Amino acid sequence: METDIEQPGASTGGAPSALRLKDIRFAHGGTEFRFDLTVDSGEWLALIGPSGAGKSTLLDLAAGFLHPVSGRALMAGEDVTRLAPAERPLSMLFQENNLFAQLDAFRNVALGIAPRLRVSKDQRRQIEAALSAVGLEGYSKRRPAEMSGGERQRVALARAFLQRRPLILLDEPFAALGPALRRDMLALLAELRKREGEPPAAIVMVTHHPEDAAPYADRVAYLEAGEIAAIGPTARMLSGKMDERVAHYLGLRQRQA
Ligand SMILES: Nc1ncnc2c1ncn2[C@@H]1O[C@H](COP(=O)(O)OP(=O)(O)OP(=O)(O)O)[C@@H](O)[C@H]1O
Repeated sequence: METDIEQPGASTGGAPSALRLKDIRFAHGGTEFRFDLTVDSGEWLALIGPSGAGKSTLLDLAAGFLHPVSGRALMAGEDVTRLAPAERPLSMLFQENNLFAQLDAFRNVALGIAPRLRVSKDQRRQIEAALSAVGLEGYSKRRPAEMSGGERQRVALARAFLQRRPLILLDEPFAALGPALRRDMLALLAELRKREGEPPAAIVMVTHHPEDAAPYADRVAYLEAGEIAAIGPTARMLSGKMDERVAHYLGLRQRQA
């Protein structure tokens, strides 16, 4: 169960949490959503659950694409409930359409730090280094249509990490990729989120592949019917021993008739 916190945005460890959704309520499509969640600074949280449970809705509420009926969102101790997505200290990656089709890889990455695409010499070096860090050296001039799905997601990752935000929201970013490539991309994500002299960027990642969460996530949250039905350490959650509904979702146990 989430602890209620007096200090806005403070996590149980004392440092401000990367994300705090405080009794957020929302409704669409005939479903009511109610989220209360704390993600610690540097934590990796995986969101799992059946289709329509509200995983993307939770991310969209955190990112500011959707606005709650009530409740508050806090990031790094600041109340961001009324801030637009671009004003929040986070980066977000979707399954696709992260890039502008008419811009080449260099410019798509540049948008992360230079929204008007006027880049200084130093920024040019940073962008080239970011492309190289995701294995795309020499891809600067390629447009999204000239790249594979995996390469496009690498460009999106390069842009996200160049922004150096303390929180990254990922909505099934590698779901369209094959298993080996998904593993490579997750390893890359784990590498890129490290920040010198600081905790790594916190990650909230929606996935339909619980096995993706196993090596990396600190905790797993299971969503059902618009709520976080269960949350806990990854190994315990994925063993199915913590919650019967999770065991059924993972196919570890049959539902009783
Ligand atoms: N823009 C919208 N307008 C109305 N209803 C919506 C809208 N977006 C989502 N919904 C509904 O809200 C519910 C939760 O959707 P959401 O996309 O958050 O689920 P999800 O857990 O991410 O599902 P999936 O795993 O299939 O992506 C669903 O019943 C969906 O039909």
